[in-house]
Amino acid sequence: MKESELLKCQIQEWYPRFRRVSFTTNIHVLPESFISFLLQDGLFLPRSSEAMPCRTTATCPELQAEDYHHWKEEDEEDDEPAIPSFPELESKIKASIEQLGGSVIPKLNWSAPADTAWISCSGSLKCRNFDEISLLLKASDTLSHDLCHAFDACEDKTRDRPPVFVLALKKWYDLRPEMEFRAFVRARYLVGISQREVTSFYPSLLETEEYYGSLIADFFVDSLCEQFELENYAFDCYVTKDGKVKLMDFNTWGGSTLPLLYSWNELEEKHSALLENFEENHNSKNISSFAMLRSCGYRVEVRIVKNEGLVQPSFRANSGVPIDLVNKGPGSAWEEFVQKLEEDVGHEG
Ligand SMILES: Nc1ncnc2c1ncn2[C@@H]1O[C@H](COP(=O)(O)OP(=O)(O)OP(=O)(O)O)[C@@H](O)[C@H]1O
Repeated sequence: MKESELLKCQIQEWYPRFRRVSFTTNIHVLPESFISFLLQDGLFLPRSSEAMPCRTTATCPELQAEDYHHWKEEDEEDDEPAIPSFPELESKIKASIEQLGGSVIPKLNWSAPADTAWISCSGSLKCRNFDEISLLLKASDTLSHDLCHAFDACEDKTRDRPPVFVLALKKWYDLRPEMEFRAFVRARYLVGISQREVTSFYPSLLETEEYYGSLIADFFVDSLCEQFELENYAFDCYVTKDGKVKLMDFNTWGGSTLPLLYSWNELEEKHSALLENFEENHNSKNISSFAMLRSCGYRVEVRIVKNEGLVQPSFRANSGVPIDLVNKGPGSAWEEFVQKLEEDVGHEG
């Protein structure tokens, strides 16, 4: 993956040209002070924050008013970190949310804070105000990757971060996860399509995968193939009830993009074998574009989870649990625990 490819996959780069075929999105450039706030250690909310329901005055009769006020005062004595405020950004975001119908899903240049849905009151990425957005952005490990490590996997790495960070607010829709797909494009040929949410089995896809594959292939030919600059990439899309395909996102070929139900090697091989096999089997020559291949009857493979037993573990399984549970490296709590256990067993023996 090259830096230029990663930069082209930023939402502020592609959205203005593909807005007709995407979900409505407003894009705001983020001030550097807000980026510093996101990068600061710790997760804290201003007292006025509307990200969580407020603590109400106790209604329990056993709890004497006196006790309650005593505890409250103690609470308020706690050291509260200095919390910056961003009134100008906040008012822009407020207006933007209203204009988008009252609910949005936030995302930075490349990623949504999908690993933090568990922290929000709704259990989803649906946000109705600036505080909810700040909470999700600040708590997200995925976004720390966007902020600090996005270029680490670039073979020609010269930078640590993009020139600007943006906050994209996408109008919220109640999407059906089985209608989301990731499509893989190699040298401008669509080589495979995968169910996007691979942690579940959706029986309805068993009958319809070919139909969806054909809708997505037509969408690729009509709206992306010649219009998007990159030769190699993946795109995420959504098929609506009336059979329209909506572009959700462009991702790099490789890097941090997950190949889902394929492996990258397999996708490379599929591309190498594509023209050769097709020309042999169909007795046709000089296929020079995916559109031509398609007009000769080529069908793109759509991979889906075919039964309950084949669902994949969630790549977010490590989010939402204490770091001590996940980190097993040297000096970790796990290592300490195992050492202690070994010592105890040694003493007993
Ligand atoms: N407009 C929307 N309304 C409701 N949910 C949405 C919307 N857009 C995206 N989502 C949900 O949020 C998820 C993540 O969205 P998106 O693809 O924009 O983020 P991402 O970080 O780029 O994901 P990935 O890294 O997997 O490509 C989607 O899979 C979808 O379920």
